[in-house]
Amino acid sequence: MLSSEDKTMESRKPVHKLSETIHSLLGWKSHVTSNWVKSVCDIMKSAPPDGASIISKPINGVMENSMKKKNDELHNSVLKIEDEIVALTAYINQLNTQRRQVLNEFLDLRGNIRVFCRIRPIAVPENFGQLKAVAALDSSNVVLKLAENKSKTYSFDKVFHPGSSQDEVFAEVEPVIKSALDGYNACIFAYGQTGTGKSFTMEGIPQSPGVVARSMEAIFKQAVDSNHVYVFTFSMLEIYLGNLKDLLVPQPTKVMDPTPPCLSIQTDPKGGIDIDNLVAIPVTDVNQALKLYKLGCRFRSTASTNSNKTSSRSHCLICLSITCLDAPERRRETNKLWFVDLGGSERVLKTKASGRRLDEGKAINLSLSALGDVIHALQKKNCHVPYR
Ligand SMILES: Nc1ncnc2c1ncn2[C@@H]1O[C@H](COP(=O)(O)OP(=O)(O)OP(=O)(O)O)[C@@H](O)[C@H]1O
Repeated sequence: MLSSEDKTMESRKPVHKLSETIHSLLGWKSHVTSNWVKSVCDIMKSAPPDGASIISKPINGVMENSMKKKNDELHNSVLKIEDEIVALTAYINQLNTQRRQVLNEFLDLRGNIRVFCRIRPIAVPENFGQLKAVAALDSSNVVLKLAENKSKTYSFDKVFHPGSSQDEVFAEVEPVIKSALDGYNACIFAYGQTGTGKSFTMEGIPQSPGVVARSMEAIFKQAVDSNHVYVFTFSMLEIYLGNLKDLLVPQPTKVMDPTPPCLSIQTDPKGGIDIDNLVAIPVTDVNQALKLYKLGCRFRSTASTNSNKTSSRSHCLICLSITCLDAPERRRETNKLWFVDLGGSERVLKTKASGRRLDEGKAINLSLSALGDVIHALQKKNCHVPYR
C-alpha cells in the first residue's frame, strides 16, 4: 500500500516510474516468455505518446529544455524497447521451432504407440484370495503369478506401481499434450479388465483428478503462454451396445422429447475420422472445458457389476479440437486430441452377468477384440488395418 505522501511523489514522476519498470523488466530477460513481451507492450501502450502529457505547461525556457531532453530520452528508450521486442519475439519463435523439433524427435524415438501399465492398489475389503498377484519388477516389467511355480513377465514402455500418483501418470502423458498444441493428432486411451482403474486414471476422483482434467489444464495454460491464438472445441460421446451417443446432447426421457440426430462415423478425404452430427462446443478456457466434461460424465452409462460398483458399460470418447490460424509452421491448422476411457473386458462367467449387463459385456468384449486387431496391424505396419 502507498501512503498519501508516496502517492504524491508517484504522481510527480511518472516518467521515472515507467523507465524503472521497463529497466526492471529488461533485467528479467532470462525469463523471456510471451507474457513478458505482453507486459512490456502493455506498459508502452499506457505510456503518454512522446511524453506529451507529462507537463502540460512549460514554466520557463530552462524547464522547457529539460523537459524536451527528458522527452527525447524517453522517446529513445521506447524505440530501443520496440527493437528489443521485435528481436525477442523472433528469438521466442526460433526457440519454439527448436522445441517442437526436439519434442518430435523425442516422441519419435519413444515410438508412436506407447503402452504403460498401471497396477492399482488392492483395497482391504477386496477378495485377495481370488486375485492373481501382479507385481512391478522394475520400471518397465511386470510379473504375473499364474500358479505356485508359474509366472509370466510382460514388458511395457513404463510401469506404474500401485503407489503411483495421478501426477506421476500425467507426467508421462504431458509430452503428448504439448505435441497436440503443435498440431499433431494424438490419442490417449485406457484399456484393461473391468475394475482395474481405467476410469480412475482418465477421469479420477474430485480430490485427485485424472489424465483428462490435467491435460485440459495443461493445454489451456500452454496456449495462453504461447504467442499464438488458438480456437478449441469440445465434444464427448460414448459407444454403447455398438451405437454412438452424444454425451453433450440431452437424451429423450419422454415419448414427446425430440430424438437427437443420429451420429455416424465418416472418413474424411485426408484419411481422418469425422463423426457426423457430433456436437462440438467452442471453449475458451479450462473451466468451460471441465464443465462440459463433468456434464458428459454424468450422462455416461455406468452400472454396478460383480467386479466393479461403478462399472463403465460403454466406451467414452472425449475430443478437443485445436485450431491455430497464425502459426503456419504447425503440423496442421486443425488437429484433434482424443481421450478414450474404454469399457473393461470381462469374463461373463466371473461377472455372472445376465440380460442387459450380459449384452453390454459382450458388446464391450467384441469391440475390444476388434481394437486389439487394429493395434496389432498398426504396430506391424500392415498395409491393411481392419478399422471396420
Ligand atoms: N490407482 C488407484 N488408486 C486408488 N483407487 C483406485 C485406483 N485405481 C482404481 N481405483 C479404484 O478401484 C475401483 C475400480 O476402478 P475403476 O472404476 O476406475 O475401474 P475401471 O477399469 O474403469 O472399471 P470398468 O471397466 O468396469 O469401468 C474404483 O473404486 C476406483 O476408485
